[in-house]
Amino acid sequence: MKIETIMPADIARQHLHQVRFEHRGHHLLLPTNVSFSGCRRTLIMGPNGAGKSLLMRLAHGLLRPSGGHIRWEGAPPVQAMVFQRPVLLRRSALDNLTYVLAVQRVPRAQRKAQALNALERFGLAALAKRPARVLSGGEQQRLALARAWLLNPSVLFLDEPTSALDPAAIKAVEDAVNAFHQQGTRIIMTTHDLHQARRLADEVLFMHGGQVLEQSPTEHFFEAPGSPQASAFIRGELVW
Ligand SMILES: Nc1ncnc2c1ncn2[C@@H]1O[C@H](COP(=O)(O)OP(=O)(O)OP(=O)(O)O)[C@@H](O)[C@H]1O
Repeated sequence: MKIETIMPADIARQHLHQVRFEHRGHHLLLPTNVSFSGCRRTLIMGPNGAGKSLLMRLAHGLLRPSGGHIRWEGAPPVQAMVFQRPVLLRRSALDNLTYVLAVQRVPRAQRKAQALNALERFGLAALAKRPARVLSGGEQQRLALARAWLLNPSVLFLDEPTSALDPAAIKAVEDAVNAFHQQGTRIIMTTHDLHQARRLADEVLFMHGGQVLEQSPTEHFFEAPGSPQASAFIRGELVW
């Protein structure tokens, strides 16, 4: 199996219908209707505590909604998620990847070559033998992306993957996100970085106070934001 040649078929549309999330009487996500379709790059923006991660975890299936339902138009596609702080095994970078391939039942004889290929693609070939947990933040993030790459996901969720990284590492992660996009993966990603959203997003989903206030094409969002909160956020005046 040569991973680079696989293009996901048309990706099932995902609908969140009246999805809400409550915890101990707190309404953390108010009833929300959102759809994700095609292989768009959707960047979820909004101030701290707006509910961005919650929405993404609900969409990915890591959290169960308190109400409403999530529906796929067609078979649910393969999904992967990359977190702000990747959880890596206490093994070498290479072994973190061969492990994923073993779980996927890739024949043993093919695992090393595929893992090395992914390390190479994400600029980590020289670090193959290094313990994953001593890699720098940016290297760990790229390893998490390489691991996701091996799953060949149709939908990739990323929760603030660049928030703790320097500019060069941010660029490396953004290049990786674009590599996924170019192979036809739907991207759903949270960020606080307005410049990053301008660079990466096809559309922006803006949240505030547990509500989705807007889901617009990127240019539209920045030129004519649909709410006073979004305008204030773009001006850097909306703190929470
Ligand atoms: N699993 C959970 N159980 C209970 N409360 C939660 C859970 N996840 C998030 N929350 C709460 O929900 C609110 C929204 O959290 P969320 O992490 O979605 O915000 P966010 O928009 O991603 O913020 P930030 O930009 O600071 O990461 C917060 O008040 C948080 O404490």
